[in-house]
Amino acid sequence: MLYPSTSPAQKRLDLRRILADGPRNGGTIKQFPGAYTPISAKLIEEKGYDGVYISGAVIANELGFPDIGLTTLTEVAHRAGQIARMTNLPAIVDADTGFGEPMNVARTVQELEDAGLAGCHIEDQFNPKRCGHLDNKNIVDEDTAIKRIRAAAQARRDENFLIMARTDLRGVDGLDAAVDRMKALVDAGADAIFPEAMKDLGEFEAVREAVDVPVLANMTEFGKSRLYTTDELSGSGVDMVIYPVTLLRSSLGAMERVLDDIGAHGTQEASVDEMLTRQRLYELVDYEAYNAFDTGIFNFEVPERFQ
Ligand SMILES: C[C@](O)(C(=O)O)[C@H](CC(=O)O)C(=O)O
Ligand SMILES: [Mg+2]
Repeated sequence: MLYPSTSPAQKRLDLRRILADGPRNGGTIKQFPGAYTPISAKLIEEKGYDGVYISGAVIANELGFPDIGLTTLTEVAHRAGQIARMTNLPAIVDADTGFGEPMNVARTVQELEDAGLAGCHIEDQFNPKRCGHLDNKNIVDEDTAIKRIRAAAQARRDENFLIMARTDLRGVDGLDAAVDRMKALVDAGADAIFPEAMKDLGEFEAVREAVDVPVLANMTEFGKSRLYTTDELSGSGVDMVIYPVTLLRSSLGAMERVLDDIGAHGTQEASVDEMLTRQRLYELVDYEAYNAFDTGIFNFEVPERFQ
């Protein structure tokens, strides 16, 4: 009932523990689907995933904006906090470019700690940024990228808060330059690496060989690479995989279909089988527990035909 009991400090420890047990150390790859909303974080947990990813693109798109750095730290920390506190799983949030200069990056990390996140990633694009799988990105120089990561690492008050460095350099200056940057970012204090827009598994393998920290793979649909399976990724030494926009795209796809259905047939009847039932929705929000606490809140039975 209400919020799950696992504390943010415990979630950060859990994140450290599961990442230490990645393919790099002979363990299994960890899966972090992108939570679209707080309730979707509950679904992700119920389905047995390892953690929750909170996408900057989804936060922006949900507000009706493109993913070009229009969202503010306050908006992102607030939304990420709402999602993170609804699950016992560790949640990692996309902090884009860190919302400003290195001093702002430091504040970003502290706000995200206070919002209950287990970690965040900070990228080396200029603001206005764009999706990492698009062309014509602008990347900051190495010195600036290093300063962002150093500021982030120094600002955290919980040493287990995970600072992940993302580099977008692959699509601009090629793999070798990107790998060099990743090494520099690890030296600057990054706990994990997000190599953006890798073209194939061989590129992940090159990253794996170059750095000795957990490596993330971004399996976003309609991106620069094929959608690799967990077996393929773990065989290439990838420790964690995110599906950042998958639930948003799936939900919006379903919304579009039902709206077309109502428009065409004057009723949603033909789409009902695709929907989460009333019963299932109530399970997800734990209606029964609230009922047991106070029978005045909820005291009717769901008819069998709706279950
Ligand atoms: C991972 C990402 O940064 C995000 O915000 O989810 C995006 C995902 C996308 O646009 O598909 C990205 O830049 O890859
Ligand atoms: Mg993003």
